[in-house]
Order: sequence, then C-alpha cells, then structure tokens
Amino acid sequence: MIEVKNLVKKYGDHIAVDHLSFTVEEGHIYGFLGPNGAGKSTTMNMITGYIGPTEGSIMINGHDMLENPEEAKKCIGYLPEIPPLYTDMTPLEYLRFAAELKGIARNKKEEEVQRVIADAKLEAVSDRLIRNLSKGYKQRVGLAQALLGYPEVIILDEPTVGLDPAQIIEMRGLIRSLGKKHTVILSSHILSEISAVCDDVLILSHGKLVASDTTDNLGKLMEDKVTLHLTVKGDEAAIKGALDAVDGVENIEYTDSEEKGCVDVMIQSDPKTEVREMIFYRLAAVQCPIYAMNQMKKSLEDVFIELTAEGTETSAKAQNNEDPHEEDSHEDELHEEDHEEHEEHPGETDETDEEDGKEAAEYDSDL
Ligand SMILES: Nc1ncnc2c1ncn2[C@@H]1O[C@H](COP(=O)(O)OP(=O)(O)OP(=O)(O)O)[C@@H](O)[C@H]1O
Repeated sequence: MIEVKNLVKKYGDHIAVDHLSFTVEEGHIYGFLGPNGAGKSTTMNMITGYIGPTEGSIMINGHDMLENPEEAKKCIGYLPEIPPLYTDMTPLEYLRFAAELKGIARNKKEEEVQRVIADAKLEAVSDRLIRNLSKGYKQRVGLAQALLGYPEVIILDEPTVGLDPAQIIEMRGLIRSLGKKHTVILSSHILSEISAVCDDVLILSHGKLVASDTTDNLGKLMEDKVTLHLTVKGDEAAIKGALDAVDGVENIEYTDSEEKGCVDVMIQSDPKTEVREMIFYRLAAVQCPIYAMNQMKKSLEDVFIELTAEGTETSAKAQNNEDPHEEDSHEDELHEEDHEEHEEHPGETDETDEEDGKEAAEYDSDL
C-alpha cells in the first residue's frame, strides 16, 4: 500500500530523515514512534506530499508521489498536528468547502459531508462556530476533513496533543474505528498511545528506523532475561553464600537496603529457569528471610528507551533485525483502557485547553 525507499530529507547540513525504508500494509494501524526531533513530522509531510524528499521514493497504492502526486495524494487523508481550520465557519460549512477543494462531485458532496460528520462524531456541534468548539471537537473537525473522499490511508500527526484525558480516550476510540475501514498511520511520542491503538510500530530515532514490528513483538523483544528485586534480612556474606550457585542465575548485585538489617539483591536470570523457589529454599536454609521479592517486567517504554538511546549497541542490532535485548519485557502497564470513558460536552469552549493539555501530558507516559 505504501512503500518508502531510502527516503532522505536534509535541511542544510542537518539530516532530518536518514535513508528511511519501510512498507505499510493495508488494513493495519501503524504507530510512528520517536522522541521529539526524530523526524516523524518530516517523514509524514513527505509521505503526504507536503514537502519533497532530498532523495528516495514514496509509492502510494502504486502511484509515485514524486511523479504522479495528484493520484498519490487522492489515496491519503492527512490530519496535521495543528489542523488548518477556518474558525469563523461551522463544521458543516467548513466540510462542504473542503469537499469542494478536494474535487468531490457535486451530487456526492452532501452525502459525503454527512458521512464524515457521522464518522468523526460531530453531529452535535455541526452548526456551531468552530472557534467556539473545544480542542477535542476542533481536532475531530480536522479528522472529518481528512476522511473526505474516503482515502485508503489516513495519516494523523500527533492527533491527541493538547487534548484532555477524556478527549484523548474519545480520539483513540475514533482512530480504532477508522482502522476498520482505512489503513491508519499515526505519529506520536506517547508510548501508551501507540500500544493502546496500533497493531504495528515503527520506531524512529535521529531520522533512522531503529525498529519495525508488531506492538506485541516489540514488547517480547526484551524477554531474554528476568530481573528479580529482593530485600533479604541477614548478613550479606551469608546471603551471597546461599545465592551463589542457584541454577539459572546469571548476574547478582548487592546493595545496602533502606530496610534495617537487610540487603537489596538484584538478580538477573534465564527466563527458561524458574529461580524463585530455589532462592526461597536457599535463603530459608541460612535463616535469611525474604522481606520482598518482585519480578520486574519491562514495558514498551523500556524497549523504546533502549532502542532510541544514541549510539548504543542495541540500536545498531535492532537495525540489523537481530534480537538486541537483555531483559524481560511486558507492556501491560501501558494500557489505559480501564479508564472510564467520558462524553465531551458539545460546544464546550477552549478556556481550559491549556490546563487540559497539561493534564493530558501528565496522564500519559509522555517522553
Ligand atoms: N523546516 C525545517 N528547517 C530546518 N530544520 C527542520 C525543519 N523541520 C524540521 N527540522 C529539523 O528536523 C528534525 C526532525 O524534525 P521533525 O519535526 O520531523 O521531528 P518530529 O519527530 O516530528 O519531532 P516532534 O515530535 O517534536 O514534532 C529536527 O531536528 C528538526 O529541528
């Protein structure tokens, strides 16, 4: 559906996108993840034909974006980070206007406008001035515009930035439902967003692709080793003696504990061997009781930090599609689906947007 080959974008001497190649298959929701400045917006702007690449090619549904931009652009609906809206219009007026600009046939225009109003859940505010709408609704007006003409691919640049937690949940729900009818590419630097919404993840760092896999597989990348954190009461030498020869243990570090008379122990072990029982019996045998034992699970956030850490061996290996990881992985903590869904009040104004944005930023594990 989308094939990007050796894409490069230079701004003067600065390489914003550095020989990027990837393919996007039909019917998936892709997350484009990367820290600020990684090159996400630049890449999206090239895919949507807003800016030209310095080198490389972009094929959209068989149309070359450089040679046949009109046909290629017809396959794409784009919601930029700040949607360009005419705020003195109502959503209905704006969408009719946008439909005309997009060249939608007159006899289909009204039906199409009503369809996108329904898909973006704008019915309740379609007759209000855009400038009086909340940020969440404004974003949905931008989304509705992107949906006009039923493009195969929808590209969303940081679609939840500045929205409050309830609006974020609404927007994510909308994106998931869009994924049933369109291929969706969504850029974000918010990990929870990607893991909550996307099937596949492309991780960018310094303009390069450092990982490309399903959200689940990326989480599993770190399952090489299990890390246990223990607090054990007793003499360090006795504890060391007990833990020295436990099968499956690969590395142990001892530190003073905040707990009086205790030692904190960090153990890395092979995930194929269950070491916890043996640790318990060995420590019991030397009369060193375990006050706490926690198995640490790595999150997608840890994967992300390892992959985007500058110049690390991990990044290099990920690029070569080798398994670069050394610890256990888990991404349960990233899901926020348990949060109650709230309905936004139609016509809500922007007065609290700034504060809502802050809340949203705190609410997410925003890097
Ligand atoms: N028009 C421009 N002129 C010069 N440098 C630019 C321009 N646009 C982007 N850059 C630089 O290119 C790099 C990539 O920027 P880009 O906006 O694509 O990153 P991003 O991953 O989208 O980051 P963010 O999440 O902050 O939007 C950055 O170093 C940025 O400063």
